[in-house]
Amino acid sequence: MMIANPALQTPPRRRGLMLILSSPSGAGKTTLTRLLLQNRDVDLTLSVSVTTRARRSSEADGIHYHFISRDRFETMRDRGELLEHAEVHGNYYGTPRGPVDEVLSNGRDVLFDIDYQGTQQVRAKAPEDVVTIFILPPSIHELRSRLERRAEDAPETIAARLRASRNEITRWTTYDYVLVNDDLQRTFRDVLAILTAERLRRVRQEAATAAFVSQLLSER
Ligand SMILES: Nc1ncnc2c1ncn2[C@@H]1O[C@H](COP(=O)(O)OP(=O)(O)OP(=O)(O)O)[C@@H](O)[C@H]1O
Ligand SMILES: Nc1nc2c(ncn2[C@@H]2O[C@H](COP(=O)(O)O)[C@@H](O)[C@H]2O)c(=O)[nH]1
Repeated sequence: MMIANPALQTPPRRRGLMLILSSPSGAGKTTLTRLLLQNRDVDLTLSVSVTTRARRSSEADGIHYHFISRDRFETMRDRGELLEHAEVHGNYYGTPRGPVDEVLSNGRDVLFDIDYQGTQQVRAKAPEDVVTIFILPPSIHELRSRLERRAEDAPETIAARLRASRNEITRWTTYDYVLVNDDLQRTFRDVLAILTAERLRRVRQEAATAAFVSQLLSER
């Protein structure tokens, strides 16, 4: 007769991971993020950054970003409330530490849309728990078209972001995965495949698998 071990009835959850998407402006991070969050099976929590940049007409405070002043940003940074922070395209951006810690400590995964500077900082703090994906545009011509079609930024902002894209693109070698976002649905499927495989890595399943194996070996 098998005697149920109550400890095995609620197997430990695996470690939460941090999935980071980076790209030059306009390559498609926000669009991919939206697809990931809309999919109920994906179970990711978005890290909502703080930024000093002006809100776009399509954005809502607290959903896409927390829009804050430079003074408030500097206070958060100086108090150590940011997991990472960087100046990007002339504005400050940062990841509030508290919400990320809370999600991870519940064994759930966090999605980040941050630049290469922030990615380096997060990786240095938790190398085992970070999965990084760099999204490339199919061409610079298409990148320009996407920024223009999005029509959310002034022409001089688009021009500055395109200039910055050349430096950003050279960072691709520091990422775990690199995807060319030509066909959106295919890129989305590739991101899902990466997430699924990374969730299944032994190091992330160690506690649950150890409990399962001990149950297996206790069978007669
Ligand atoms: N594969 C794709 N094919 C065609 N258009 C796309 C594709 N992916 C995204 N887009 C479009 O390109 C524009 C820019 O995409 P998005 O806003 O997601 O870029 P982003 O990388 O988040 O940019 P930013 O860093 O400036 O926020 C949007 O209008 C989006 O609809
Ligand atoms: N290091 C960080 N980079 C961030 C963060 N939030 C966003 N970003 C990056 O900034 C640029 C511009 O974003 P946009 O919304 O103004 O177009 C883009 O590369 C984002 O990935 C953050 O918290 N930290």
